Amino acid sequence: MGNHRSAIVAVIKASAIVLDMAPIEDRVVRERDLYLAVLHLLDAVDPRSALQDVLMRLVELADAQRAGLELYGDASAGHREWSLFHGCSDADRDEIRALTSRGIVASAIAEGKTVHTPYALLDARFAKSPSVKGQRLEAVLCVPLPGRLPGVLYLEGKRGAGPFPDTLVAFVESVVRYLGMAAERALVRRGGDEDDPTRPLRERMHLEGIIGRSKVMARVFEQLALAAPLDVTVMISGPSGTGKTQIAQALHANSKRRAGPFVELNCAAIPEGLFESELFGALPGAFPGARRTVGKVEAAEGGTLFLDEIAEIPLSAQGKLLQLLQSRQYFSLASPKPSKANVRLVTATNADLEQLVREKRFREDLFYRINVFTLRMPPLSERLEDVGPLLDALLERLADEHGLPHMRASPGCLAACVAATWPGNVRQLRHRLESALIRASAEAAPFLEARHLFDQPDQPRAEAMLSFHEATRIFQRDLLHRSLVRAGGNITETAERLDLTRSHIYNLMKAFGLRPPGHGNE
Ligand SMILES: Nc1ncnc2c1ncn2[C@@H]1O[C@H](COP(=O)(O)OP(=O)(O)OP(=O)(O)O)[C@@H](O)[C@H]1O
Repeated sequence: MGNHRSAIVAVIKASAIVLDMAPIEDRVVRERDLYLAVLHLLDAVDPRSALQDVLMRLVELADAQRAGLELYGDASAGHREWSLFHGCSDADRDEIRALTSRGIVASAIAEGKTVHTPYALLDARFAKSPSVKGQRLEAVLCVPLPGRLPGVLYLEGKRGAGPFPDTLVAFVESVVRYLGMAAERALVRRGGDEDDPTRPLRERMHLEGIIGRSKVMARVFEQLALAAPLDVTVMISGPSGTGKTQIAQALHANSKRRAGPFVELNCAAIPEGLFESELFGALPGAFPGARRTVGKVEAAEGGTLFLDEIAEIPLSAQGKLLQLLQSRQYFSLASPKPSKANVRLVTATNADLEQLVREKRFREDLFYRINVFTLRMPPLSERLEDVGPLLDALLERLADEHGLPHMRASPGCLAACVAATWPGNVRQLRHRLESALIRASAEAAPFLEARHLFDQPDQPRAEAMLSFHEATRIFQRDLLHRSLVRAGGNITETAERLDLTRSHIYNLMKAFGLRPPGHGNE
């Protein structure tokens, strides 16, 4: 970690120097975000897209034309193992590859030397490159990657812009150390994502559309896998907006009843007087003007009946629901004879039903009847690792829904979202992203930034203008929290992952107010 730390210090120092190069406010934010993007590489769930993000930011910061990153199996033979580019056509890529994997440039890279030319056109080392002549290339910077596999970062200046400043070259050289490490990880992960604990469950169940790859979500899916094939009544508990409805749908989609209907009734949305006819249906004349209405129980025949917000069911209807569960029969309004029902009941609540039972607002016998198998949906604060994947996937869905451009969240935006509190959980995050995406698209912003989400007058938290130290602190807290969660709260494992001592981990946990997962971190 000593090496990491000194390299991070070097990045900060170099970034402070680079600050002298462009209009100040803009550059401070870009510098900070690039720094966070580089730190994010250390723990990125998806190193490839994290690297892509860093490349884009480097190009922007250096006001360059394009960038590339390559790892070689055998540099002298030009065997490419892995590559990533920004701002390049296919032909550009071939050119860059030819330039960096052969000749004098390749040998300099192999010796660990940076190659920087202010005018490639006049430089003998680049004489054989057709793109140098064709495109009249000027500044080219090739920085070798340290690490197990040889590789190079390539940065090409804009025509007429002149050489890259020395301060920028120094900055890029310090950033490259992390690019090398992250590129190797991306290479290792190319075949799949072994870090996703939900993957085996996703492979054997229908869980499409449910985003999340945390251990906590994997546990939810394990419970779901147990309950879904049985015909038992399931109660899904958990705070609002955590995805209880989605889990109810998944229970149905993975049950023997999947070919039957999935019928949902939100108990909070039905006026008390209409509840019974809504649930059980009515015959003509049941009440003045009544026609024959099909109740939800009948509509769900052969399938699943999902009663959302079950705590809101009126006491008068609770007895009838109990009767349905006990006898599998029910009476439609004004019907003299019972009807048979073949439905599986799934309920959801964000209320404390036991408390309601104590207060005699919910029938105890019904409580036990619906509480055969309970599935708890955790709040977002217990699965902060899911915030990144949620941002990526929700932004993509929202862009498709509204016909807006596809946009990724900046690392600063991710850090702010992880640090924010989301009492409305995924629903609130989705809504906030929706309006932020519309705003960012109107500005033609290249990334969704924290200010798009948090700088609105009605938003309680204004995170956009986080200071460098605040943003770094948020990142460190998040990194530590995620590592603790991944290690299941095991301090030794967390210390090993982060290359810190156990006592350092304890001190950081104390400083950040973190407790091991499962002990109520907030
Ligand atoms: N893991 C997830 N992946 C993708 N979308 C999610 C996820 N969790 C929740 N959502 C989205 O968030 C919104 C709220 O989810 P849902 O209605 O399932 O929550 P809920 O727990 O049933 O809320 P409530 O208690 O208020 O009824 C929906 O738009 C849903 O698609």
